[in-house]
Amino acid sequence: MSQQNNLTYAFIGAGNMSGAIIGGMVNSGVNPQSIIATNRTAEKQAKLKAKFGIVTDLDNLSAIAKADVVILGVKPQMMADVLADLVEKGADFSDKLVVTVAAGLLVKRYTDIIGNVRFIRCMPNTPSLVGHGISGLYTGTDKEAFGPDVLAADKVTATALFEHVGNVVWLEKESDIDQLAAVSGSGPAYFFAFMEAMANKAKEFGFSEEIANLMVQETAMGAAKMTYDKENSFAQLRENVTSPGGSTAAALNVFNKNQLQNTVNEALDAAVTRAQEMSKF
Ligand SMILES: NC(=O)C1=CN([C@@H]2O[C@H](COP(=O)(O)OP(=O)(O)OC[C@H]3O[C@@H](n4cnc5c(N)ncnc54)[C@H](OP(=O)(O)O)[C@@H]3O)[C@@H](O)[C@H]2O)C=CC1
Ligand SMILES: O=C(O)[C@@H]1CCC=N1
Repeated sequence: MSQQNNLTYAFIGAGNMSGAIIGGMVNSGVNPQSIIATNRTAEKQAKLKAKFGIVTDLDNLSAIAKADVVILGVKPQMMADVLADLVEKGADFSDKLVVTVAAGLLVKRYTDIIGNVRFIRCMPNTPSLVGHGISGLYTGTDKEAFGPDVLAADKVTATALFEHVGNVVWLEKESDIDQLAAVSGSGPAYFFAFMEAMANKAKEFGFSEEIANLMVQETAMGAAKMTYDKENSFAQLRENVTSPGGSTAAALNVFNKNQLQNTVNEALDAAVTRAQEMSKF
């Protein structure tokens, strides 16, 4: 049994993102008894306990005390208060690896409050729940203070943790996290918005909600699966559907006329800008 299998994980804040990671971990075989989740209110925790058989605790301090890896999953604007409260109550992070999944906040923001601890910033996404997560990881551990061996061991731990729920991308610069967040962190929401819009139009055509949703779901799933065939680029796959002068071309012309690429560029730039603003919370 590898050392990773003996670790205890404490999730502070059991909302959408922590829930997706926890679900993905349990689905991929991590022992649910090694996962502790805390939350401000009891209901979400109770649901996670019922669904995945994990351990729950309403007290952040006692959950942290039991953990080897602490995952901070509260909203960025709440983070400083939550951490300050923990420090005031005597939380000891000195023998823990601390991982945050919050958008925006820089490593220094955390270490100014909890001290110079072993620290990793992660930008996950909710497809972690179904094993298709992308997690961007950046080590914020002070290399001078902790040394290369500790750093390397923590990288192994974090890689193993997030590979339970999908793919891991290690990032060189802290600012890369904001860009990865704009693509894969927020990305599921873009696809859901597009699916919502397609389903709405299908219903307007007169299809029942059930059929409209099914058409959109299967089309999205099938198209996504086809992209794994390395022989065809995204562009080639698009062209394979698009007969010259046909109906798909007519639809794509509308997207192009409305500047799809520019719209995507602007949207992702806006996400990066917002993450940079959030670093000040
Ligand atoms: N959602 C996503 O797709 C992604 C989110 N993230 C990051 O994940 C973090 C969480 O986001 P998300 O899961 O969407 O937000 P949620 O609001 O769903 O989850 C945050 C949770 O933290 C709980 N909480 C608040 N204060 C405390 C406290 N003092 N102690 C314990 N728990 C507390 C909240 O409880 P209650 O509801 O009872 O107040 C809530 O359940 C954010 O920092 C975000 O930037 C990163 C990538 C993707
Ligand atoms: O919207 C947010 O701020 C977070 C970051 C990526 C996804 N959700």
